[in-house]
Amino acid sequence: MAPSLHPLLDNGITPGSPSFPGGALKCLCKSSPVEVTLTSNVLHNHACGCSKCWKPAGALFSIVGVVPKANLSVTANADKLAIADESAVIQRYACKECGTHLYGRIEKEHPFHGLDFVHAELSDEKGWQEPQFAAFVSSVIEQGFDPAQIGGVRERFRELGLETYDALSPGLMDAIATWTGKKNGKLPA
Ligand SMILES: N[C@@H](CCC(=O)N[C@@H](CSCO)C(=O)NCC(=O)O)C(=O)O
Ligand SMILES: [Zn+2]
Ligand SMILES: [Zn+2]
Repeated sequence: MAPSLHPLLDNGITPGSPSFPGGALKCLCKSSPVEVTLTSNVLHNHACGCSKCWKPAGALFSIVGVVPKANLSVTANADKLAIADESAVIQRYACKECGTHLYGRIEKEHPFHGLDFVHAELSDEKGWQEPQFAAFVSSVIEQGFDPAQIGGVRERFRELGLETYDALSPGLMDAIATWTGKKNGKLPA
């Protein structure tokens, strides 16, 4: 049987709404959940196979997107948040009780500084941007996924209409490279 990629992918992708205004994300605690409110839709929403992005139980991939950090505020139970891995580039604020990641923020100089990483599935509302591509697909092998089965995973993504990459999408990799080229003086600022 094919493994669960993610509950939002397994039964086909539901398109989001371009006019969706954002909403509240909540952790999985039954009582006193941490709540984060977003005042915009997510951008660059994608499946991520990396070892650090939060995945729901049983899923092989995370679904993660970004919002400008000015569009995100913690609106309830902020005292339950702690950084999951202080050494990671993306400082992921996780609920200390249920382990769910509410948002990830980059504090250092980085092409994605100013963007927060979030999981729109933590919202009950409909209209969040649908996943656009699958990133870091080969990274699931590092976490124990059978390399002989990875072709089937890529095929499943393609059936869903998502391209698979082993880093980010070409558009995002180009944006990173442009930022780096400007920083090192090889491109005009
Ligand atoms: N194979 C490694 C690396 C994965 C990786 O570089 N992940 C990216 C994307 S996460 C969201 O798309 C990244 O920027 N990581 C920095 C961080 O997570 O702090 C692995 O699987 O861990
Ligand atoms: Zn929680
Ligand atoms: Zn990731």
